[in-house]
Formats: sequence, C-alpha cells, structure tokens
Amino acid sequence: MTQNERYEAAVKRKCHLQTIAKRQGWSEGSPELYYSYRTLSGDLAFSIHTVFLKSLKSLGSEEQIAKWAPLCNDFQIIATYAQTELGHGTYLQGLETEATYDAATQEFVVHSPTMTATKWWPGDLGRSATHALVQAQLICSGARQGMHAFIVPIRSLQDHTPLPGVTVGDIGPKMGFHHIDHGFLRLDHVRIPRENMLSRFAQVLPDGTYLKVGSLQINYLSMVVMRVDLLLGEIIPMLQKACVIAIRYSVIRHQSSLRPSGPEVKILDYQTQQHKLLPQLATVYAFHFLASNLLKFFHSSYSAILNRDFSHLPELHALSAGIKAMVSDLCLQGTELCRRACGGHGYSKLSGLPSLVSRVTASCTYEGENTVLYLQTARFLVKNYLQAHGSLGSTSQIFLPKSIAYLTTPYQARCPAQKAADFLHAKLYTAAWAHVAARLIKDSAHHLQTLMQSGADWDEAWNQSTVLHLQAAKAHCYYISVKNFTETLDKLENEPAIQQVLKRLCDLYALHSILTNSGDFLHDGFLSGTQVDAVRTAYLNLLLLIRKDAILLTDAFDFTDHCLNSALGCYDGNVYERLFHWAQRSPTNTQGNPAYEKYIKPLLQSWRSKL
Ligand SMILES: CCCCCCCCCC(=O)SCCNC(=O)CCNC(=O)[C@H](O)C(C)(C)COP(=O)(O)OP(=O)(O)OC[C@H]1O[C@@H](n2cnc3c(N)ncnc32)[C@H](O)[C@@H]1OP(=O)(O)O
Ligand SMILES: Cc1cc2nc3c(=O)[nH]c(=O)nc-3n(C[C@H](O)[C@H](O)[C@H](O)COP(=O)(O)OP(=O)(O)OC[C@H]3O[C@@H](n4cnc5c(N)ncnc54)[C@H](O)[C@@H]3O)c2cc1C
Repeated sequence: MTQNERYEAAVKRKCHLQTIAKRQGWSEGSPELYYSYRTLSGDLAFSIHTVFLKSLKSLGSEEQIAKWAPLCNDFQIIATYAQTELGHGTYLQGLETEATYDAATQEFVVHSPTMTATKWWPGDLGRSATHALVQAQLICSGARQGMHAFIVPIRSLQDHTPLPGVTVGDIGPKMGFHHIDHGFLRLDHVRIPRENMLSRFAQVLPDGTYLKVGSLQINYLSMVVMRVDLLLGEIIPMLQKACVIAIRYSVIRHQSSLRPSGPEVKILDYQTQQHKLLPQLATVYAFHFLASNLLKFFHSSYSAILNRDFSHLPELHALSAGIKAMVSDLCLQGTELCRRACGGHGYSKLSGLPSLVSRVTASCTYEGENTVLYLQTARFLVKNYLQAHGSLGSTSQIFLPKSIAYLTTPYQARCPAQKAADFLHAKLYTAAWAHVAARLIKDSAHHLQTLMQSGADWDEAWNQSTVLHLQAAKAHCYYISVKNFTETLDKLENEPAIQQVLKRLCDLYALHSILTNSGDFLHDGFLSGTQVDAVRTAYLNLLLLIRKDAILLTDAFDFTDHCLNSALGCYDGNVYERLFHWAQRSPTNTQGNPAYEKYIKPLLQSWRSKL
C-alpha cells in the first residue's frame, strides 16, 4: 500500500474498532481494547489521541478532565500531543511557542513567533486531529513561566478545515510509521479561553496572577507516564514478534550439514545461530518482567503525585528514563539481529522483520532520545552518590531510594566464583552487576569532581564526563534488570517447572550481559580472564538447554499469524509456500509493467532491425 492507502486503512480500522467498542461497552484502558490493539499490531490511527488523554489526566484539573475526557472517549474530538518543534525536541526549556495571557479578555494568545517554533512530528496532527495539546512557554504579567500545556482547537468540527490562524499539514515521508500522519503546526495569534490551560499543578488567575505547585518539571509528567506505558504496549512486543518469527523460521530452514555427507540440519542447531537468537529471547523475557514491575511502581507512585506528593517522582523519573532507553536500544539491536539471522528472506518485507526494525527504531528517539534519557538517570545516580558518600568519600547515613540502595552497600572486590556452575547462582551474578554499576557510578562521579577541582564549573565538568555517566547509567539499568528477573523467579516457588525454564533464561540473560560487557568486569580485577572463560562455558551449556524449549517459549507470547504478518513466522511452518504465494499477490506481479510499454519495449525494439 502507498502512504495514503496505509493512512486510510489505519483510520478505517480505528473507526471500525471504535464502533465495536461502543457497541460492546469497552472503555478506554480496558483489557478488551488492549487486546484488540495487540491483535491489530497497533496499525491503527489516532494513537496520539491516547497520549493526549493520558496527558489530560496527568496535567488537567478534575473539572478539565470531566469536560474533555468524555469528548475524547466518544471521539467527538480527535486530539494530538504537540510538543516537539522544528528547532527543539529534547530541550524543553528552549521551546519557542508562546502562550501570552491577556487579562482583558481572559484568553491566552498562542503564537509561533519563528520558523523554528513550528510544531513538528506530533502523530495524527497532519491530517486528522481537531484539537492539539500544545506545549508552550507561558507568559503572564510580562514574566516567562516555562513550558505549560494548552488545549488548542485546530480544525473545524463542521468541515475539518484549519481554523483561522492555524497552518497545519503532514511532514512527509518517514523511515516507518507510514500509516500515521505526523504533522506540523503553526499558530498565528490564536486565542483560546483561560480554562484551556491544564491546571492541576499550575494556573493563571483571571487577573494574571500565576500560581504553581512543585517544580517546573512537573509539567513533564505526561512523558513519564508514556515512557512507562509504551514499554509493554509498543516496544517489547516488537522484539517478542521478531523472536517468534526468527526462531520458528530457524527450525524450518535447513542449511548445510554438521558433518560431511550427514543430513542437512535445522539452522537453529548451529551454536552460532543459538548465540544470535536465544539471548534475544532471554532479553525479551527479562524486559517483560522489568516493565511489569516498573508499571507496579508507577501505579503506586502516580496517584500520590497527582495528589501533590512528589517524594517518589525523582526515582520514578530516573527509573523510567533509563529503562525506556535500555529497553528500546536492546529491542532495536535484537530485532535487527533476528532479521539478519533469517538470511536473505529476512530482508524481504514478507518476513515481517524489516517493518518491526523500522518501527522499533523510532522508539529510540520518540518520548525522549535515548542518550538524553540515560543522562537523566545518570544525573540522579551521581547526585545521590555524592550525597551518600560526600566529597571526601566517607559514607554518610542517608536514606537512598530502593533502586539505588546498593550504592551504600559494601561490595566484594573479587568475584568468589571458582567454576562454571558457580555462575548459575542468581545472587552471584546480581552482586557482580551491582559491583560494576557501583564502580562505574563512583568513577563517573569522581571524574566530575576531579574536573571541578581543576577549575571547571559543574556544567562544564558534567559535559566533559558524560561518556562515563552514560556507561554508568547503562550498567545501573543492567543491574536493575538482572535483579528484577531474579526476584520474579523467587515469586514462582509454587510453579517449579516454569521456574526452572525461566531460571535458565534468567541465567542466560545475566551471563550474556556479563560477556558482552566483560571489559567492565575485568577492568578492576573483579573477574579474572579464567573466570570470564567459566562464564562462557556456563553460557554455552545454557544455549543447548534452552534450545529444547525455544519454540514453546516463543509460542507462549500467543501471537496469532495475522498479528505476526510474516511468511516466515506462521505457526504451521509453511514458509516456502507462503513466500511464493504472497509474492504472487504483490502489486509488482498483479498490476502489469508500465515501464515495458514506455521504455523497455522501445529499447528492445530499437535493436530489432540489426538482429
Ligand atoms: C502506536 C505507536 C505509539 C507511538 C507513540 C509515540 C509517542 C511519542 C510522543 C512524543 O515523542 S512526545 C515528545 C517527547 N519529548 C521528550 O521526551 C523530550 C525529552 N526531553 C526532556 O524530557 C527534558 O527536556 C529533559 C529532561 C531532557 C531536560 O529538561 P530540563 O532541561 O528542564 O531539565 P534538567 O535536565 O535541567 O533537569 C532539571 C531537574 O528536573 C528533573 N526532571 C527532568 N525531567 C523530569 C521528569 N520528566 N520528571 C521529573 N523530573 C524531571 C531532573 O531530574 C532534574 O532534577 P534535579 O535538579 O533534582 O537533578
Ligand atoms: C516516530 C516519531 C513520533 C513522534 N511523535 C511525537 C509526538 O507525537 N509529539 C511530539 O511532540 N513529538 C513527537 N516526536 C518527536 C520526538 O519526541 C523528538 O524527536 C525526540 O524527543 C528527540 O528530540 P530531537 O528530535 O530534538 O532530537 P535532538 O535533541 O536534536 O537530538 C539529536 C542528537 O543530539 C543529542 N543531544 C541532544 N541534547 C543533548 C544533551 N542535552 N546532551 C547530550 N546529547 C544531546 C542527542 O543524543 C542526539 O544524538 C516523535 C518523533 C518520532 C521519530
């Protein structure tokens, strides 16, 4: 399908789903809608409508939610989240769109003062949205108060034409997400009522007085919500699907033999193929449990935040930023590995894999670019490390949030493991990651302090040590994910068979992560070269054990053939027949060849007289 056809199909699906949802009484956020979304692989229009709704519930007052949420739920309006501008996406303090309060009329005048203030990227904005949640610099009584959220009507509810002062359109072709109309928006002194500024945490009184609770960054709350939400809803399923497709295909595909004149073997029986795919499977299980646990922490903190208790917000922000970055980075890496593990057929779109790769690629950028997010986590780690250890390195008695309590725990200088089997103990590899993460955080904090002692101010010293901070934040996320997987296993005491299979995956995840980052473990002699060899031995043994369960472990994700949309990954394994039949149906085979009449025929016929 062309971009236009894909957009139309996505709108059609969404409208049809909406009709069914209304008939069946499925509410927003219900399991039924979640399952429908999963079944339709998220190929639906109006996904940012949900971002709008979640932002409204995070930043809006109860009256505003009561007014706008029903309009959204019934699709009386279609809304988008318009934050990013041509000139700024990451640095929100640099956003240029202005919302200036006019006390005389009790309105905000929303305006794009420069070309770079043009909103750029919001999904559903290009051709669909009737309303936008516009993030703009609030100006009242002459003072700039930073980024705040405003609901701005942008298209007529009668005929869908842009309203006066609104210039809106589609940003053009992209690497993926062809079914979504990402858009641009320019506002020329558009007036909206005072009540359209979302005012749970900040408000402008009729006379222009500005009141707020919490820091400016509380206006970033909806990003925290979305970073958590997208993990299980959008990002992790991409790697799950890639694993299903590549692992199923790897037991259908036979290539070469293991010994001369032996039978051709399934490619999954090659150790190198297992080494490519099984760590991805283990990773996606680790991420499923990690994201589920983060969601629990989110739920327990979110209601307190809405009620203005911000005590858990810094930890929630640091965890959600780091985990979003790690999960999307490794899901992209894993999905691409799965694609390449399918050889030539993995390059065909009929495998389903290129679409998964291009879609998950976007998740490394949207909802916060990954490096930037890791650095937010690092900021939290360094700050807490310095508070706990003081500038002289002495540990002071301060209370650290649970996820970083390990920074004040004395740790072993050397790993006690003596043989491969010792590395199959959850406590041992969790402690190993705690050691490496704590050391890297300490090193990055000390590097920062050293630069400051030689005259740099905090900001310069911070920038000159960010490569170290990045590495430390990544190690912290590994530690969190490994620890979380082992704690999940502990809860499966009453399910010994499941526990055993998942324990192997957990071991594989942890040992693979140690091997791929072995330099960090060898650096200070925590592991010796001999111990790394033992890790490798334990890891290779696990590959053989997990190979036996690999298909069942992918079936467990319970994706239908329709949802996988892959000729390689169907449940019945009829890969070659399906590839052949799907290729026949390609427009290149069904719509004739216009180039023949125009170019090929004249070219061939120009030589006829000489033959
Ligand atoms: C079907 C498919 C579905 C696909 C859906 C895709 C949806 C995609 C929608 C979008 O992409 S919307 C646009 C998303 N944009 C971003 O995520 C922008 C990323 N940028 C930021 O989050 C901030 O601007 C950034 C944190 C990088 C920097 O902001 P600041 O310069 O204001 O903050 P700074 O780094 O100076 O930190 C100041 C304090 O705020 C804290 N902070 C920053 N962000 C916070 C936050 N979000 N919550 C709580 N605290 C936060 C930070 O920890 C720090 O605390 P401390 O002073 O105590 O150290
Ligand atoms: C598919 C897709 C959908 C999107 N949907 C929406 C949407 O619905 N609504 C919306 O408002 N936006 C949306 N966006 C925009 C998205 O949120 C931004 O693109 C994203 O936040 C990154 O910002 P940026 O583009 O300004 O990147 P930049 O910040 O310009 O990043 C470019 C490079 O600069 C580096 N960099 C930037 N700042 C720093 C720093 N402080 N320290 C170190 N390095 C830094 C980054 O690491 C990166 O390497 C979407 C984007 C995509 C791709």
